[in-house]
Amino acid sequence: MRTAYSVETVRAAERELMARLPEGALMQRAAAGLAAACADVLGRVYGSRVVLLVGSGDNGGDALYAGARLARRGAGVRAVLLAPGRAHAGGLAALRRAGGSVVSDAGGAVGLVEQADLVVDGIVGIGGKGGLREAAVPLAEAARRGRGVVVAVDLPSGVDADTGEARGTAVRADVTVTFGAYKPGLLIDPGREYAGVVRFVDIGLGRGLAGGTGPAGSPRAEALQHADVARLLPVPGAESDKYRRGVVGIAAGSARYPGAAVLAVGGALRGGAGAVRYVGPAGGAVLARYPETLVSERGPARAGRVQAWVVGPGAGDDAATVGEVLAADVPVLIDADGLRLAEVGAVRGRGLRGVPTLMTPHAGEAAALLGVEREEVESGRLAAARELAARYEAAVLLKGSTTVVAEAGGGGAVRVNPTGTPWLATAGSGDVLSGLGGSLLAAGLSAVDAGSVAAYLHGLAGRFAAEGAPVAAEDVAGRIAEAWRSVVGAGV
Ligand SMILES: NC(=O)C1=CN([C@@H]2O[C@H](COP(=O)(O)OP(=O)(O)OC[C@H]3O[C@@H](n4cnc5c(N)ncnc54)[C@H](O)[C@@H]3O)[C@@H](O)[C@H]2O)[C@@H](O)CC1
Ligand SMILES: [K+]
Repeated sequence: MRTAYSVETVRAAERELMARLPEGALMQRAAAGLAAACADVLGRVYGSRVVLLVGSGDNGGDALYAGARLARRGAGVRAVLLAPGRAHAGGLAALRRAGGSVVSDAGGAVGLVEQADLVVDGIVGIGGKGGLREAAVPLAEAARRGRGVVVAVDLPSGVDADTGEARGTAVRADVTVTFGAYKPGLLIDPGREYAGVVRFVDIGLGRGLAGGTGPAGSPRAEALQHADVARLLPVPGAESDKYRRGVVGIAAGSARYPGAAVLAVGGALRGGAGAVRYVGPAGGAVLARYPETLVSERGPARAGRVQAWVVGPGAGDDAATVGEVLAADVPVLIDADGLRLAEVGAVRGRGLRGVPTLMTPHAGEAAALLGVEREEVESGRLAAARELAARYEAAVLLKGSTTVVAEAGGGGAVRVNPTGTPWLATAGSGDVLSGLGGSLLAAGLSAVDAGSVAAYLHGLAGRFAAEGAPVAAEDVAGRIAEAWRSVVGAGV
Protein backbone atom coordinates (compact mmCIF):
# COMPACT_ATOMS: atom_id res chain seq x y z
CA MET A 1 0.00 0.00 0.00
CA ARG A 2 1.28 3.43 -0.85
CA THR A 3 0.11 5.77 1.91
CA ALA A 4 0.03 9.55 1.85
CA TYR A 5 -0.08 11.77 4.91
CA SER A 6 -1.43 15.25 5.46
CA VAL A 7 0.95 18.18 5.85
CA GLU A 8 -0.05 18.44 9.49
CA THR A 9 0.96 14.83 10.14
CA VAL A 10 4.22 15.13 8.20
CA ARG A 11 5.15 18.25 10.14
CA ALA A 12 4.42 16.59 13.46
CA ALA A 13 6.58 13.60 12.52
CA GLU A 14 9.35 15.94 11.36
CA ARG A 15 9.28 17.84 14.63
CA GLU A 16 9.55 14.65 16.59
CA LEU A 17 12.49 13.44 14.52
CA MET A 18 14.30 16.79 14.45
CA ALA A 19 14.27 16.94 18.23
CA ARG A 20 16.42 13.81 18.26
CA LEU A 21 18.85 14.76 15.46
CA PRO A 22 21.57 17.37 15.06
CA GLU A 23 20.34 20.61 13.53
CA GLY A 24 20.05 20.50 9.77
CA ALA A 25 20.42 16.71 9.56
CA LEU A 26 17.00 16.17 7.99
CA MET A 27 17.60 18.75 5.32
CA GLN A 28 20.92 17.11 4.48
CA ARG A 29 19.18 13.75 4.09
CA ALA A 30 16.61 15.37 1.81
CA ALA A 31 19.25 17.21 -0.22
CA ALA A 32 21.38 14.09 -0.63
CA GLY A 33 18.38 12.14 -1.97
CA LEU A 34 17.42 15.02 -4.22
CA ALA A 35 20.94 15.39 -5.63
CA ALA A 36 21.13 11.65 -6.32
CA ALA A 37 17.83 11.76 -8.22
CA CYS A 38 19.01 14.79 -10.20
CA ALA A 39 22.26 13.02 -11.08
CA ASP A 40 20.22 10.03 -12.29
CA VAL A 41 18.06 12.10 -14.63
CA LEU A 42 21.06 14.05 -15.91
CA GLY A 43 23.08 10.94 -16.61
CA ARG A 44 26.26 13.01 -16.81
CA VAL A 45 26.54 15.65 -14.10
CA TYR A 46 29.89 17.12 -15.10
CA GLY A 47 29.42 20.05 -17.48
CA SER A 48 25.61 20.07 -17.24
CA ARG A 49 23.65 23.31 -16.84
CA VAL A 50 21.47 23.31 -13.76
CA VAL A 51 19.08 26.09 -12.74
CA LEU A 52 17.56 26.12 -9.26
CA LEU A 53 14.30 27.99 -8.68
CA VAL A 54 14.55 28.96 -5.04
CA GLY A 55 11.73 30.27 -2.85
CA SER A 56 11.89 31.65 0.65
CA GLY A 57 11.49 28.47 2.71
CA ASP A 58 13.16 25.16 3.42
CA ASN A 59 12.01 23.79 0.09
CA GLY A 60 14.41 26.27 -1.48
CA GLY A 61 17.00 25.19 1.09
CA ASP A 62 16.78 21.61 -0.15
CA ALA A 63 17.29 22.83 -3.71
CA LEU A 64 20.32 24.93 -2.72
CA TYR A 65 22.08 22.14 -0.81
CA ALA A 66 21.37 19.66 -3.63
CA GLY A 67 22.65 22.26 -6.09
CA ALA A 68 25.85 22.52 -4.05
CA ARG A 69 26.33 18.76 -4.31
CA LEU A 70 25.85 18.89 -8.09
CA ALA A 71 28.23 21.85 -8.39
CA ARG A 72 30.88 19.86 -6.53
CA ARG A 73 30.49 17.17 -9.17
CA GLY A 74 31.18 19.67 -11.93
CA ALA A 75 27.74 20.95 -12.92
CA GLY A 76 27.28 24.65 -13.68
CA VAL A 77 24.64 25.58 -11.09
CA ARG A 78 22.79 28.88 -10.94
CA ALA A 79 20.18 29.70 -8.37
CA VAL A 80 17.31 32.03 -9.27
CA LEU A 81 16.07 33.59 -6.05
CA LEU A 82 12.38 34.43 -6.01
CA ALA A 83 12.69 36.21 -2.69
CA PRO A 84 16.27 37.50 -2.50
CA GLY A 85 17.12 38.24 1.09
CA ARG A 86 14.83 35.49 2.37
CA ALA A 87 16.46 32.50 0.69
CA HIS A 88 17.88 29.80 2.97
CA ALA A 89 21.15 31.31 4.21
CA GLY A 90 22.98 28.06 4.90
CA GLY A 91 22.00 26.59 1.55
CA LEU A 92 23.04 29.74 -0.26
CA ALA A 93 26.45 29.74 1.42
CA ALA A 94 26.93 26.06 0.61
CA LEU A 95 26.11 26.67 -3.05
CA ARG A 96 28.52 29.57 -3.27
CA ARG A 97 31.26 27.57 -1.58
CA ALA A 98 30.77 24.82 -4.14
CA GLY A 99 31.18 27.28 -7.00
CA GLY A 100 27.52 27.88 -7.83
CA SER A 101 26.24 31.35 -8.60
CA VAL A 102 23.13 33.37 -7.79
CA VAL A 103 20.76 35.26 -10.09
CA SER A 104 18.70 37.79 -8.17
CA ASP A 105 16.72 39.12 -11.11
CA ALA A 106 14.04 36.47 -11.48
CA GLY A 107 12.52 38.35 -14.40
CA GLY A 108 15.74 38.11 -16.41
CA ALA A 109 16.15 34.39 -15.74
CA VAL A 110 13.59 33.07 -18.21
CA GLY A 111 16.22 32.44 -20.89
CA LEU A 112 18.46 30.59 -18.43
CA VAL A 113 15.60 28.33 -17.45
CA GLU A 114 14.75 27.58 -21.06
CA GLN A 115 18.33 26.61 -21.85
CA ALA A 116 19.03 24.50 -18.76
CA ASP A 117 19.57 20.75 -18.86
CA LEU A 118 17.91 20.48 -15.48
CA VAL A 119 15.53 22.81 -13.66
CA VAL A 120 15.07 22.17 -9.95
CA ASP A 121 11.80 23.52 -8.57
CA GLY A 122 12.40 24.61 -5.00
CA ILE A 123 9.90 27.47 -5.03
CA VAL A 124 7.56 26.08 -2.37
CA GLY A 125 6.91 22.72 -0.78
CA ILE A 126 4.49 21.74 1.95
CA GLY A 127 4.54 25.31 3.28
CA GLY A 128 2.92 26.64 0.09
CA LYS A 129 -0.34 28.57 0.41
CA GLY A 130 -2.49 29.23 -2.65
CA GLY A 131 -1.16 28.97 -6.18
CA LEU A 132 2.16 30.17 -7.52
CA ARG A 133 2.83 33.85 -6.91
CA GLU A 134 3.02 36.11 -9.94
CA ALA A 135 6.80 36.39 -10.15
CA ALA A 136 7.16 32.60 -10.34
CA VAL A 137 4.67 32.07 -13.16
CA PRO A 138 6.93 33.02 -16.13
CA LEU A 139 9.65 30.76 -14.70
CA ALA A 140 7.30 27.81 -14.34
CA GLU A 141 6.16 28.36 -17.92
CA ALA A 142 9.74 28.62 -19.16
CA ALA A 143 10.61 25.36 -17.40
CA ARG A 144 7.75 23.67 -19.17
CA ARG A 145 8.71 24.99 -22.63
CA GLY A 146 12.41 24.53 -22.07
CA ARG A 147 14.56 21.66 -23.20
CA GLY A 148 15.63 20.45 -19.77
CA VAL A 149 14.21 17.96 -17.32
CA VAL A 150 12.17 19.49 -14.50
CA VAL A 151 12.63 17.99 -11.04
CA ALA A 152 10.27 19.21 -8.32
CA VAL A 153 11.45 19.28 -4.73
CA ASP A 154 8.97 17.50 -2.43
CA LEU A 155 6.02 18.46 -4.64
CA PRO A 156 5.46 20.62 -7.72
CA SER A 157 5.15 24.24 -6.61
CA GLY A 158 1.60 25.50 -6.98
CA VAL A 159 0.04 22.12 -6.17
CA ASP A 160 -1.75 21.80 -2.84
CA ALA A 161 -0.03 19.04 -0.88
CA ASP A 162 -3.18 17.89 0.89
CA THR A 163 -5.63 17.87 -1.99
CA GLY A 164 -3.80 17.83 -5.33
CA GLU A 165 -5.52 21.07 -6.33
CA ALA A 166 -3.59 23.43 -8.58
CA ARG A 167 -4.84 26.99 -8.53
CA GLY A 168 -3.63 28.90 -11.56
CA THR A 169 -0.24 27.94 -12.96
CA ALA A 170 1.75 25.22 -11.25
CA VAL A 171 5.13 23.74 -12.08
CA ARG A 172 4.93 20.75 -14.40
CA ALA A 173 7.58 18.30 -13.32
CA ASP A 174 9.01 15.27 -15.05
CA VAL A 175 10.13 13.88 -11.72
CA THR A 176 9.12 14.79 -8.18
CA VAL A 177 11.44 13.83 -5.35
CA THR A 178 9.37 13.66 -2.19
CA PHE A 179 10.68 13.35 1.34
CA GLY A 180 9.59 11.28 4.30
CA ALA A 181 6.05 10.49 3.15
CA TYR A 182 3.87 10.71 0.08
CA LYS A 183 1.54 13.67 0.15
CA PRO A 184 -2.06 13.19 -1.07
CA GLY A 185 -1.51 15.83 -3.75
CA LEU A 186 1.03 13.55 -5.42
CA LEU A 187 -1.52 10.76 -5.83
CA ILE A 188 -4.57 12.77 -6.90
CA ASP A 189 -5.12 14.69 -10.12
CA PRO A 190 -4.46 17.33 -11.15
CA GLY A 191 -1.47 17.24 -8.75
CA ARG A 192 -0.51 13.72 -9.74
CA GLU A 193 -0.19 14.76 -13.35
CA TYR A 194 1.93 17.80 -12.47
CA ALA A 195 4.22 15.60 -10.38
CA GLY A 196 5.32 13.26 -13.17
CA VAL A 197 7.23 10.25 -11.83
CA VAL A 198 7.40 10.38 -8.04
CA ARG A 199 10.60 9.25 -6.30
CA PHE A 200 10.49 8.70 -2.60
CA VAL A 201 13.40 9.60 -0.33
CA ASP A 202 13.27 8.09 3.14
CA ILE A 203 14.45 10.65 5.68
CA GLY A 204 13.48 8.49 8.65
CA LEU A 205 9.98 9.81 9.41
CA GLY A 206 8.56 6.28 9.50
CA ARG A 207 8.42 5.97 13.28
CA GLY A 208 6.75 9.34 13.75
CA LEU A 209 4.12 8.53 11.17
CA ALA A 210 3.44 5.00 12.35
CA GLY A 211 3.22 6.24 15.94
CA GLY A 212 0.67 8.93 15.09
CA THR A 213 -2.75 8.49 16.59
CA GLY A 214 -6.16 9.88 15.74
CA PRO A 215 -7.19 11.49 12.49
CA ALA A 216 -4.06 13.65 12.26
CA GLY A 217 -1.81 10.61 12.57
CA SER A 218 -3.55 8.31 10.13
CA PRO A 219 -2.97 8.40 6.38
CA ARG A 220 -5.17 10.70 4.36
CA ALA A 221 -4.90 8.87 1.09
CA GLU A 222 -3.72 5.44 0.09
CA ALA A 223 -3.12 3.73 -3.22
CA LEU A 224 -3.44 -0.03 -3.50
CA GLN A 225 -0.59 -1.89 -5.16
CA HIS A 226 -0.69 -5.33 -6.86
CA ALA A 227 -0.05 -7.25 -3.64
CA ASP A 228 -2.87 -5.45 -1.78
CA VAL A 229 -5.32 -6.18 -4.57
CA ALA A 230 -4.22 -9.81 -4.77
CA ARG A 231 -4.99 -10.21 -1.06
CA LEU A 232 -8.47 -8.74 -1.51
CA LEU A 233 -9.56 -10.71 -4.57
CA PRO A 234 -12.12 -13.41 -3.86
CA VAL A 235 -10.80 -16.95 -4.25
CA PRO A 236 -13.33 -19.79 -4.59
CA GLY A 237 -12.77 -22.64 -2.14
CA ALA A 238 -13.11 -26.31 -3.15
CA GLU A 239 -16.62 -26.44 -1.71
CA SER A 240 -17.86 -23.20 -3.31
CA ASP A 241 -20.85 -23.52 -5.54
CA LYS A 242 -22.13 -20.61 -7.54
CA TYR A 243 -24.46 -19.43 -4.76
CA ARG A 244 -21.73 -19.46 -2.14
CA ARG A 245 -19.54 -17.38 -4.43
CA GLY A 246 -22.32 -14.82 -4.48
CA VAL A 247 -24.99 -13.85 -6.97
CA VAL A 248 -24.96 -10.28 -8.23
CA GLY A 249 -28.16 -8.71 -9.50
CA ILE A 250 -27.98 -6.17 -12.30
CA ALA A 251 -30.96 -3.82 -12.60
CA ALA A 252 -29.91 -1.77 -15.59
CA GLY A 253 -30.64 -0.86 -19.18
CA SER A 254 -33.82 0.31 -20.79
CA ALA A 255 -35.52 -0.08 -24.13
CA ARG A 256 -33.54 2.98 -25.18
CA TYR A 257 -30.22 1.89 -23.66
CA PRO A 258 -29.97 -1.91 -23.77
CA GLY A 259 -26.19 -1.69 -24.25
CA ALA A 260 -25.59 -0.43 -20.71
CA ALA A 261 -27.15 -3.64 -19.38
CA VAL A 262 -24.98 -5.81 -21.62
CA LEU A 263 -21.80 -4.01 -20.55
CA ALA A 264 -22.67 -4.09 -16.84
CA VAL A 265 -23.39 -7.82 -17.07
CA GLY A 266 -20.10 -8.24 -18.95
CA GLY A 267 -18.25 -6.56 -16.10
CA ALA A 268 -20.14 -8.54 -13.46
CA LEU A 269 -19.37 -11.90 -15.06
CA ARG A 270 -15.67 -11.16 -14.74
CA GLY A 271 -15.80 -10.01 -11.12
CA GLY A 272 -15.78 -13.24 -9.17
CA ALA A 273 -19.48 -13.63 -8.33
CA GLY A 274 -20.82 -17.13 -8.94
CA ALA A 275 -23.74 -15.98 -11.06
CA VAL A 276 -25.27 -12.86 -12.53
CA ARG A 277 -29.00 -12.21 -12.36
CA TYR A 278 -30.40 -9.58 -14.71
CA VAL A 279 -33.62 -7.63 -14.18
CA GLY A 280 -34.93 -5.12 -16.72
CA PRO A 281 -36.18 -4.58 -20.25
CA ALA A 282 -32.94 -5.56 -22.00
CA GLY A 283 -33.03 -9.29 -21.18
CA GLY A 284 -32.99 -10.28 -24.87
CA ALA A 285 -29.88 -8.25 -25.64
CA VAL A 286 -28.17 -9.53 -22.48
CA LEU A 287 -28.91 -13.19 -23.26
CA ALA A 288 -27.80 -12.81 -26.85
CA ARG A 289 -24.36 -11.73 -25.66
CA TYR A 290 -24.12 -13.63 -22.35
CA PRO A 291 -26.29 -16.76 -22.35
CA GLU A 292 -25.06 -17.69 -18.85
CA THR A 293 -27.02 -14.77 -17.32
CA LEU A 294 -30.06 -15.59 -15.17
CA VAL A 295 -32.68 -13.28 -16.63
CA SER A 296 -35.74 -12.47 -14.57
CA GLU A 297 -38.95 -10.99 -15.89
CA ARG A 298 -39.93 -9.68 -12.45
CA GLY A 299 -38.77 -6.61 -10.56
CA PRO A 300 -35.77 -6.71 -8.20
CA ALA A 301 -37.83 -7.56 -5.12
CA ARG A 302 -39.14 -10.78 -6.67
CA ALA A 303 -36.22 -11.75 -8.88
CA GLY A 304 -34.71 -14.24 -6.41
CA ARG A 305 -31.85 -14.02 -3.94
CA VAL A 306 -28.79 -11.93 -4.68
CA GLN A 307 -25.88 -10.95 -2.43
CA ALA A 308 -25.54 -7.51 -4.03
CA TRP A 309 -27.29 -5.29 -6.55
CA VAL A 310 -26.06 -2.94 -9.23
CA VAL A 311 -28.65 -0.36 -10.20
CA GLY A 312 -28.71 2.52 -12.61
CA PRO A 313 -26.63 2.10 -15.79
CA GLY A 314 -28.87 3.08 -18.69
CA ALA A 315 -31.90 2.97 -16.38
CA GLY A 316 -33.54 6.10 -17.86
CA ASP A 317 -36.25 7.34 -15.51
CA ASP A 318 -37.17 4.12 -13.76
CA ALA A 319 -37.24 5.47 -10.20
CA ALA A 320 -39.41 2.58 -8.97
CA THR A 321 -36.69 0.01 -9.69
CA VAL A 322 -34.06 2.14 -7.96
CA GLY A 323 -36.31 2.47 -4.90
CA GLU A 324 -36.97 -1.27 -4.85
CA VAL A 325 -33.28 -2.10 -4.99
CA LEU A 326 -32.43 0.39 -2.25
CA ALA A 327 -35.03 -1.23 -0.01
CA ALA A 328 -33.16 -4.57 -0.20
CA ASP A 329 -30.93 -5.36 2.77
CA VAL A 330 -27.92 -6.33 0.65
CA PRO A 331 -25.02 -4.17 -0.60
CA VAL A 332 -25.96 -1.95 -3.55
CA LEU A 333 -23.85 -0.19 -6.14
CA ILE A 334 -25.60 2.86 -7.62
CA ASP A 335 -24.37 4.24 -10.93
CA ALA A 336 -25.39 6.60 -13.73
CA ASP A 337 -29.15 7.32 -13.89
CA GLY A 338 -29.54 5.55 -10.56
CA LEU A 339 -27.56 8.31 -8.86
CA ARG A 340 -30.06 10.91 -9.98
CA LEU A 341 -33.05 8.76 -9.07
CA ALA A 342 -31.84 7.59 -5.65
CA GLU A 343 -33.35 9.50 -2.74
CA VAL A 344 -30.80 10.81 -0.29
CA GLY A 345 -32.91 9.61 2.64
CA ALA A 346 -33.16 6.08 1.28
CA VAL A 347 -29.40 5.82 0.79
CA ARG A 348 -28.59 7.40 4.16
CA GLY A 349 -31.05 5.07 5.85
CA ARG A 350 -29.14 2.09 4.49
CA GLY A 351 -25.86 3.48 5.79
CA LEU A 352 -27.33 4.12 9.23
CA ARG A 353 -28.66 0.53 9.30
CA GLY A 354 -25.16 -0.70 8.43
CA VAL A 355 -26.05 -1.92 4.92
CA PRO A 356 -23.27 -0.92 2.49
CA THR A 357 -23.92 1.28 -0.52
CA LEU A 358 -21.35 2.27 -3.11
CA MET A 359 -22.08 5.24 -5.36
CA THR A 360 -20.00 5.56 -8.55
CA PRO A 361 -20.47 9.02 -10.12
CA HIS A 362 -18.21 10.70 -12.64
CA ALA A 363 -17.38 14.36 -12.05
CA GLY A 364 -20.49 15.65 -13.86
CA GLU A 365 -22.81 13.41 -11.86
CA ALA A 366 -21.06 14.26 -8.61
CA ALA A 367 -21.37 17.97 -9.41
CA ALA A 368 -25.10 17.61 -10.06
CA LEU A 369 -25.59 15.77 -6.76
CA LEU A 370 -23.59 18.37 -4.85
CA GLY A 371 -25.13 21.33 -6.69
CA VAL A 372 -21.76 22.73 -7.81
CA GLU A 373 -19.96 23.21 -11.13
CA ARG A 374 -18.19 20.25 -12.67
CA GLU A 375 -14.87 22.13 -12.59
CA GLU A 376 -15.12 22.39 -8.84
CA VAL A 377 -15.33 18.62 -8.52
CA GLU A 378 -12.51 18.06 -10.98
CA SER A 379 -10.14 20.41 -9.24
CA GLY A 380 -10.99 19.13 -5.75
CA ARG A 381 -11.68 15.44 -6.17
CA LEU A 382 -10.82 14.42 -2.65
CA ALA A 383 -13.11 16.98 -1.05
CA ALA A 384 -15.97 16.22 -3.44
CA ALA A 385 -15.85 12.47 -2.80
CA ARG A 386 -15.71 13.01 0.97
CA GLU A 387 -18.58 15.47 0.88
CA LEU A 388 -20.83 13.11 -1.08
CA ALA A 389 -19.88 10.21 1.18
CA ALA A 390 -20.88 12.32 4.17
CA ARG A 391 -24.18 13.49 2.69
CA TYR A 392 -25.27 10.03 1.58
CA GLU A 393 -23.61 8.01 4.36
CA ALA A 394 -22.39 5.80 1.52
CA ALA A 395 -19.02 4.87 0.04
CA VAL A 396 -18.32 7.03 -3.01
CA LEU A 397 -16.17 6.09 -5.97
CA LEU A 398 -15.58 9.26 -7.97
CA LYS A 399 -14.51 8.30 -11.49
CA GLY A 400 -12.09 10.33 -13.54
CA SER A 401 -8.47 11.01 -14.34
CA THR A 402 -7.72 9.83 -10.81
CA THR A 403 -10.50 7.67 -9.46
CA VAL A 404 -10.87 8.14 -5.71
CA VAL A 405 -12.92 6.10 -3.24
CA ALA A 406 -14.13 7.61 0.03
CA GLU A 407 -15.67 5.55 2.80
CA ALA A 408 -19.23 6.09 4.03
CA GLY A 409 -19.38 9.23 6.15
CA GLY A 410 -16.37 10.75 4.37
CA GLY A 411 -13.79 10.13 7.10
CA GLY A 412 -10.74 7.90 6.94
CA ALA A 413 -8.16 7.60 4.21
CA VAL A 414 -9.38 8.00 0.65
CA ARG A 415 -8.31 5.25 -1.73
CA VAL A 416 -6.71 6.58 -4.87
CA ASN A 417 -6.50 4.38 -7.94
CA PRO A 418 -3.07 4.28 -9.55
CA THR A 419 -3.91 2.23 -12.66
CA GLY A 420 -6.19 4.47 -14.72
CA THR A 421 -5.59 5.50 -18.29
CA PRO A 422 -7.17 8.42 -20.15
CA TRP A 423 -8.34 5.92 -22.77
CA LEU A 424 -10.91 4.68 -20.26
CA ALA A 425 -12.91 7.86 -20.77
CA THR A 426 -15.01 6.08 -23.37
CA ALA A 427 -18.75 5.42 -23.60
CA GLY A 428 -19.85 2.38 -21.64
CA SER A 429 -16.62 1.93 -19.73
CA GLY A 430 -18.38 3.03 -16.53
CA ASP A 431 -21.06 0.35 -17.06
CA VAL A 432 -18.36 -2.32 -17.11
CA LEU A 433 -16.89 -0.87 -13.90
CA SER A 434 -20.24 -0.92 -12.14
CA GLY A 435 -20.85 -4.58 -13.00
CA LEU A 436 -17.35 -5.48 -11.85
CA GLY A 437 -17.75 -3.58 -8.59
CA GLY A 438 -21.16 -5.16 -7.93
CA SER A 439 -19.71 -8.60 -8.49
CA LEU A 440 -16.97 -7.94 -5.92
CA LEU A 441 -19.60 -6.69 -3.46
CA ALA A 442 -21.56 -9.92 -3.97
CA ALA A 443 -18.38 -11.90 -3.36
CA GLY A 444 -18.19 -10.28 0.07
CA LEU A 445 -15.80 -7.34 -0.27
CA SER A 446 -16.59 -4.17 1.68
CA ALA A 447 -17.87 -1.21 -0.33
CA VAL A 448 -14.50 0.58 -0.28
CA ASP A 449 -12.57 -2.59 -1.14
CA ALA A 450 -15.02 -3.54 -3.92
CA GLY A 451 -14.81 -0.05 -5.39
CA SER A 452 -11.06 0.30 -5.21
CA VAL A 453 -10.34 -3.24 -6.43
CA ALA A 454 -12.81 -2.77 -9.30
CA ALA A 455 -11.16 0.51 -10.28
CA TYR A 456 -7.73 -1.10 -10.10
CA LEU A 457 -8.63 -4.08 -12.31
CA HIS A 458 -10.67 -1.91 -14.66
CA GLY A 459 -7.75 0.50 -15.05
CA LEU A 460 -5.31 -2.30 -15.76
CA ALA A 461 -7.74 -3.95 -18.19
CA GLY A 462 -8.13 -0.57 -19.89
CA ARG A 463 -4.37 -0.25 -20.27
CA PHE A 464 -4.04 -3.77 -21.66
CA ALA A 465 -6.89 -3.15 -24.10
CA ALA A 466 -5.70 0.28 -25.17
CA GLU A 467 -1.94 -0.13 -25.57
CA GLY A 468 -1.81 3.49 -26.64
CA ALA A 469 -4.85 3.42 -28.92
CA PRO A 470 -8.56 4.14 -28.43
CA VAL A 471 -10.49 1.39 -26.77
CA ALA A 472 -14.12 0.22 -26.68
CA ALA A 473 -15.83 -0.65 -23.40
CA GLU A 474 -16.32 -4.25 -24.57
CA ASP A 475 -12.56 -4.59 -25.02
CA VAL A 476 -12.03 -3.45 -21.44
CA ALA A 477 -14.46 -6.09 -20.16
CA GLY A 478 -12.65 -8.66 -22.25
CA ARG A 479 -9.30 -7.92 -20.62
CA ILE A 480 -10.41 -8.03 -16.98
CA ALA A 481 -9.36 -11.68 -16.63
CA GLU A 482 -5.89 -10.76 -17.84
CA ALA A 483 -5.71 -7.90 -15.33
CA TRP A 484 -6.81 -10.30 -12.57
CA ARG A 485 -4.12 -12.82 -13.59
CA SER A 486 -1.42 -10.16 -13.69
CA VAL A 487 -2.31 -9.03 -10.16
CA VAL A 488 -2.38 -12.54 -8.74
CA GLY A 489 0.70 -13.57 -10.71
CA ALA A 490 2.70 -10.76 -9.14
CA GLY A 491 2.61 -12.84 -5.94
CA VAL A 492 1.49 -11.92 -2.47
N1 LIG B 1 10.77 20.48 8.03
C1 LIG B 1 11.67 19.53 7.80
O1 LIG B 1 12.12 18.85 8.67
C2 LIG B 1 12.13 19.27 6.46
C3 LIG B 1 11.64 20.05 5.42
N2 LIG B 1 12.03 19.84 4.20
C4 LIG B 1 11.65 20.73 3.13
O2 LIG B 1 11.03 21.87 3.63
C5 LIG B 1 9.80 22.11 2.97
C6 LIG B 1 8.91 22.87 3.85
O3 LIG B 1 9.59 24.05 4.17
P1 LIG B 1 8.88 25.34 4.74
O4 LIG B 1 8.05 24.99 5.88
O5 LIG B 1 9.94 26.33 4.96
O6 LIG B 1 7.91 25.76 3.62
P2 LIG B 1 8.14 25.97 2.04
O7 LIG B 1 9.55 26.10 1.69
O8 LIG B 1 7.33 24.94 1.38
O9 LIG B 1 7.40 27.34 1.77
C7 LIG B 1 7.22 28.32 2.77
C8 LIG B 1 7.73 29.64 2.31
O10 LIG B 1 7.19 29.97 1.06
C9 LIG B 1 6.38 31.14 1.16
N3 LIG B 1 5.18 30.86 0.37
C10 LIG B 1 4.03 30.28 0.79
N4 LIG B 1 3.18 30.13 -0.24
C11 LIG B 1 3.80 30.62 -1.32
C12 LIG B 1 3.43 30.75 -2.67
N5 LIG B 1 2.24 30.35 -3.09
N6 LIG B 1 4.31 31.28 -3.54
C13 LIG B 1 5.52 31.70 -3.11
N7 LIG B 1 5.92 31.62 -1.83
C14 LIG B 1 5.07 31.08 -0.94
C15 LIG B 1 6.13 31.37 2.60
O11 LIG B 1 6.06 32.75 2.85
C16 LIG B 1 7.34 30.74 3.26
O12 LIG B 1 8.41 31.65 3.31
C17 LIG B 1 9.35 20.74 2.57
O13 LIG B 1 8.44 20.78 1.49
C18 LIG B 1 10.65 20.09 2.20
O14 LIG B 1 11.01 20.44 0.88
C19 LIG B 1 13.10 18.89 3.93
O15 LIG B 1 14.27 19.60 3.99
C20 LIG B 1 13.11 17.76 4.87
C21 LIG B 1 13.10 18.20 6.25
K1 LIG C 1 8.65 22.45 -4.99
